[in-house]
Amino acid sequence: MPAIVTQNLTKQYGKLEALSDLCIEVAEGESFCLLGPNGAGKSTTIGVLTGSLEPTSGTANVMGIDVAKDPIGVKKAVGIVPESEYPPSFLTVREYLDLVCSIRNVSDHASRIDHWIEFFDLGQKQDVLCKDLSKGTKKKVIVSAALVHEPKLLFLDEPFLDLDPIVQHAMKDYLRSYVKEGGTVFLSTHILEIAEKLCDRAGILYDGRLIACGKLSELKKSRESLEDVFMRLVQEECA
Ligand SMILES: Nc1ncnc2c1ncn2[C@@H]1O[C@H](COP(=O)(O)OP(=O)(O)OP(=O)(O)O)[C@@H](O)[C@H]1O
Repeated sequence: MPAIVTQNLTKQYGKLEALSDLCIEVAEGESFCLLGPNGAGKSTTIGVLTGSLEPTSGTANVMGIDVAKDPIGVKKAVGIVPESEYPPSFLTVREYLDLVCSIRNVSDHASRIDHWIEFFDLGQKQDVLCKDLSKGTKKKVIVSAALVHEPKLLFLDEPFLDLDPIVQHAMKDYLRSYVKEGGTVFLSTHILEIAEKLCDRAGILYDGRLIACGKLSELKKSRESLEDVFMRLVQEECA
């Protein structure tokens, strides 16, 4: 069973069609990136696939769950890093991660939390209120919260934004081994160099429509980089 299947998935905000008839499949153990210019519909896609936005029409099945019928069930089954979200201002880092562990039925809170605190070098910050963290540290906490219950599928919307190069490097290594061990990644990013290093396949959205989808090796002509592919396909659409 694929990890993600959508059929004619469409999302309108009033009269604006932000996502039109999206049909994609992402296999288990695959690393898929969704690319597109600003406003193309990437966050909307992730919002619909994670049960945060109700589709206007079409269907989306994630880990065997119909997202429109069971939006809460999807959130339990996956890890989500939304594009812009902060941890709660009134909890410390450790309290927040502990709360997430309780909600997600993690059996050994302390060791799971310790693992991510060490991974992101949050030791000095674990008892600090989230409101008093730097932007990048808040992002580390949000990513930790998405990973702490060891989900089999990750939805990552610009997860590298605000992270320093050392942390970005560690995250890339982690995601590579996560996929090697059978995890599935659905990534939206404007950092094409990271997408190129991490992903097997890419979909390119333009104005809510999927204008290309395939293995990176198939999308590239001769010696093109992913950036060249992106520029060529988007410019063809603009013409
Ligand atoms: N809540 C909303 N209400 C109305 N329009 C919205 C809403 N959210 C997004 N949109 C519109 O839907 C379109 C797609 O937005 P979306 O945020 O999905 O794009 P994106 O590809 O993630 O963009 P970016 O790369 O800038 O983050 C845009 O035209 C945006 O203005």
